[in-house]
Amino acid sequence: MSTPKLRIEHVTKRFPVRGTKDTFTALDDIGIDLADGEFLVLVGPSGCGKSTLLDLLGGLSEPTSGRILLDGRPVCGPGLDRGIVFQQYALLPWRTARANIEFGLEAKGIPKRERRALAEHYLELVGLHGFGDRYPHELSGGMKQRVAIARSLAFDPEVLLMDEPFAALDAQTRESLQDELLRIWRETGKTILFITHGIDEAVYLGQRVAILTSRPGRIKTIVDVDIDRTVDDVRSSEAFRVLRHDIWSLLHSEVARAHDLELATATEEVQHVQH
Ligand SMILES: Nc1ncnc2c1ncn2[C@@H]1O[C@H](COP(=O)(O)OP(=O)(O)OP(=O)(O)O)[C@@H](O)[C@H]1O
Repeated sequence: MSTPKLRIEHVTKRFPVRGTKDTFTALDDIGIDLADGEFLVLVGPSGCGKSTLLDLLGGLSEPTSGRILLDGRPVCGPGLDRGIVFQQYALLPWRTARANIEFGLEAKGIPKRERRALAEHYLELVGLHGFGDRYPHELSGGMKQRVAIARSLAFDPEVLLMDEPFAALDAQTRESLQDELLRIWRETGKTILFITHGIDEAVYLGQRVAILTSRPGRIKTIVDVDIDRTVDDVRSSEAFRVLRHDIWSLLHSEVARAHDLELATATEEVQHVQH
């Protein structure tokens, strides 16, 4: 088999528990390979370690054990080879849409004329042709998120890491951006790791959906999403419905378990304070 684009290899992350010598295991032995050009979605209950994993992938923190490899090379620190799109747009408010996209290209030392051409290309790709001169406050939420996606793609990263990028948008805008993202993915052939709470979103976007357990975050299972995406209304198809239900059932048991764990921890803390 060829080298995976992104390999998460036996990754464990523990945090010290303040005031004690104990540690808290946020992620336990996570292993996932993403093939070049794959679209993988990660879903899990609140607190299962999705953001912790994203920090590790972004190189903002290091695994306690295990490693992350990009094209076979260990990730050690942040880098422009990984583009990150967050839930909040993270655009610079004093720069126009075009200048926001050009921002990272300046850091890369790309000359002005080329920067401009690249910014125009990516504005067009995300459907914002003609909006380059607008400032973030002059754009809708969906448009801002398109700019954020364009900015990440303009670096030409090896992988795109997306952390609930559409969670703050209304349902209609979210669905149209999901379609846009699939189109962009097909056009660019990028490898995408997408994190979401939404089961519909996971099934609609992912070629595979990885489900995380709660406390500690482990891979519960990875589901292949083998549905015909050429039909008119994919979300209404029988195959989509079955997959959504399967993933819902898997996730539902984890959400219930996470809730029980939270209750047990809270009770323990109260008892600890009382003694
Ligand atoms: N710096 C830290 N120190 C101690 N514990 C941490 C730290 N960062 C995260 N945790 C714990 O690790 C677990 C996973 O947190 P994380 O934020 O990654 O979850 P998440 O899946 O992104 O949650 P959500 O879906 O609610 O955003 C949580 O129990 C959290 O309290």
